[in-house]
Formats: sequence, C-alpha cells, structure tokens
Amino acid sequence: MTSVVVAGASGYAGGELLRLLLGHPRIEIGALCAGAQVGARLGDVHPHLSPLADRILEPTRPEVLAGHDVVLLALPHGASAELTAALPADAVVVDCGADFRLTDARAWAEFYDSPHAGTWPYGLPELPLATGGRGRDALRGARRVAVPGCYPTAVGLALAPGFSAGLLEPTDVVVVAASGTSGAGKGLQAHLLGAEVMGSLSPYAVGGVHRHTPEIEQNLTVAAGEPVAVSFTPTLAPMARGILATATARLRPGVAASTVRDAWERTYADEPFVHLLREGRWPRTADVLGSNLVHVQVAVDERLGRVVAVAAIDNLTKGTAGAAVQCLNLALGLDETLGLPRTGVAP
Ligand SMILES: NC(=O)C1=CN([C@@H]2O[C@H](COP(=O)(O)OP(=O)(O)OC[C@H]3O[C@@H](n4cnc5c(N)ncnc54)[C@H](OP(=O)(O)O)[C@@H]3O)[C@@H](O)[C@H]2O)C=CC1
Ligand SMILES: CC(=O)N[C@@H](CCC(=O)OP(=O)(O)O)C(=O)O
Repeated sequence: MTSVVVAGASGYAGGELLRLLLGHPRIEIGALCAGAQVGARLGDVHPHLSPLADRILEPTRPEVLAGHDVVLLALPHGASAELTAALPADAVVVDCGADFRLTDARAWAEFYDSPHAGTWPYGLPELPLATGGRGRDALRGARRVAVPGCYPTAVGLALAPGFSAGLLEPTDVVVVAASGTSGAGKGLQAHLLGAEVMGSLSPYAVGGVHRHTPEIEQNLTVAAGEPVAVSFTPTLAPMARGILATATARLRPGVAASTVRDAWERTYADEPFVHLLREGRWPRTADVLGSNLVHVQVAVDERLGRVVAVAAIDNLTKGTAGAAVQCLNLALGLDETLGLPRTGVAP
C-alpha cells in the first residue's frame, strides 16, 4: 500500500480527495492536515466521510507530511513552495493549487501579483501535445505534479482537438463558463451564498482579468503549437458543484463540418474519462456530478464559420481532486483510472 497525506483536508478539495482515496484499492490514508481547524474531528468538518469521522486534523508541518509516499496539497495559493522545499525529492507531491501551473513567469506575476514559484509537470493527461503524444507522457513517474485549474480543464478539453488538428484560428476564441459555488472554496461568505448567489447567475472577473486566462491560453497554445489568445468570462451559478464551459472559435477557411466531428472523435476515442456525446446531445453538469468524467460536444455554426464546443465537469472531481488522483496513479505507475468513478449520480 502507498501512504498518502492530505494537506487542506478540512477544505472542499481536501474533502473530495478523501472521498476518492477511501475508494482507492492501493492507497492507505495517512495524516490529515489543516490550518485553523487543527485539533477538530474530521467527522465534524466533513460529516459525509463517516469512515474517517474519528480522525483528528493535524498541523500542516513538513515533519507531519514527510514519511508518506505521496503528499497531496489542497491549500490556498502561495503555500506550496515553502512546504515542498522541505520534503524529500523522491516523495510524490501533487499540488491542487495554482503555484506551479504556469510556464510563463511574467504571466504569473501579472495575474497572481506574487513571485513565480516555478513550473511542474501539468496534470492534464488528456491534453494533446503539438509534438504528438498527450500530457500523461510527462506524468508517468513524475515526483511533482501541478493539478490544473477547474476552468482550464473544461475549456482545454472542449477545444484542444480542434487546435491540435489545425482546424481553428488562434486569435478569435471566446469562452463563457459557469461554475458551482464550491469552486470558490469554503471561504465564500454565507450571506453571499444565501442572499445573492442562490437564485441568480452572476458574472465575475469580467474583462479578461480572471487568473485562469493565461492557463487556458497556455493549454490551447500547447495543443495548437502556436500562441492562442482567449477572451474568458466566468459566471457563478446557483449550484454546489459543476462547470459548464461554452467555447467558440473561428474555423480556418475551407474546413468542413465532418472534419470537425472527426477530429474530436479521434482525439477522445480511447480516453477513459472524456466522453464525446452522440450528435445532438449536449453536456449537462448534472450528468457528471461526483464522477471524474468530462462530457464534451461540438457543433459547427455554418453561418458564421465557427466551432461551438461545450464541456461539463464536476469542478471538485475532474476539476481538482479526481485529476489529482489520476495524476497520482500515473506518477506511481498504477492504472490511471484506479479509484476514480466513471459514473455520475442521478437525478
Ligand atoms: N474548489 C475547487 O473547485 C478547486 C480548488 N482548487 C484549489 O485547491 C486548493 C484548495 O481549495 P478549496 O478546497 O476549494 O479551498 P477551501 O477554502 O475549501 O480549503 C482550504 C484548505 O486549506 C487549509 N488552509 C488554509 N490556510 C492554511 C494554512 N495557512 N496552513 C495550512 N492549511 C491552510 C484550510 O484549513 P482550515 O480550514 O483548517 O483553515 C482548508 O483545509 C486551492 O489552491 C484551490 O485553488 C483547484 C481547482 C478547483
Ligand atoms: C466559482 C469560483 O470562484 N471558482 C474559482 C476557481 C477555482 C479553481 O480552479 O481554483 P484555483 O484557484 O486552484 O485556480 C475562481 O474563479 O477563482
């Protein structure tokens, strides 16, 4: 068995990590670490995790994290670099935060307003690379992994097939995506949730300023092999979980609708978690809840010569914790799908 410590165990992403790890056949759950809630019973923080109810939250210190084979970090941005520096080089560290996702230090400084910690292998196994192969090629055996942001996962998987097949113009990409409130973490204020979020759809970070913009561009640039620019607008939706990303891009001249469908079919034919829906069916957040699935659909707006691609994920599963477990599996040389649900919860 492989021992795993979870830092940020009292948060939403930490709770989802533990839910998945409880069903993983090769993992033994070690220490559960937290910040302000150190000393609390896990059952009081996450009542849905009954098998771990009597476990006590421990401080997030290097000496508590060390001694485990795998360290899963689900902490606020900026906390990972110092902690990781104190850990053995051969421990597998998988970071759900943003600190090590971007390759461009200038983009990091612009969007995060802090020094760039560095770049780790990027945890999107399905992302087609311009050089051939997929993101997973860099994750097998990795000792450090940066788990993607939830919006970049949905948008990247919606559009990457068109960019890697050279079908789309790189300069006119528009994305609008809606997220459930758990995307904001437990810190989202209760009065906002009750009075203002529930019962309304609310755009935020409008005008190209959301910090996932450079990460979305980075992923599509990797797929295209040339710089891709994206106009991205996120929206907060009155639901606990789920992301629905709707992305449109201009087709290069002369590209036929059948070529578009073929590119998406070829890209996802063998992907265990990406399900390209039958033509005419559209992704819905409810269909992927609690699973590591990505539902994708694509259509051509023939009048305007644009592709419209839609992806749905559960932001806490494929958008964070499921991706972390998928990367952990690859890093450890295990079957990539171990411990990861491929069925949702309905209704
Ligand atoms: N929610 C989502 O959909 C996604 C989240 N992520 C990323 O995952 C990470 C965690 O997010 P999320 O779970 O939503 O956030 P939460 O706010 O729900 O949880 C944050 C966790 O970090 C702990 N923590 C906070 N400050 C410290 C500290 N100084 N030292 C030790 N522990 C600390 C908290 O512990 P305590 O409560 O005890 O203080 C809590 O366990 C973030 O980097 C986030 O960006 C990534 C993709 C999607
Ligand atoms: C609804 C909501 O607020 N969502 C978060 C994204 C969560 C995520 O992916 O997290 P990272 O912070 O790890 O990049 C946001 O827009 O900031």
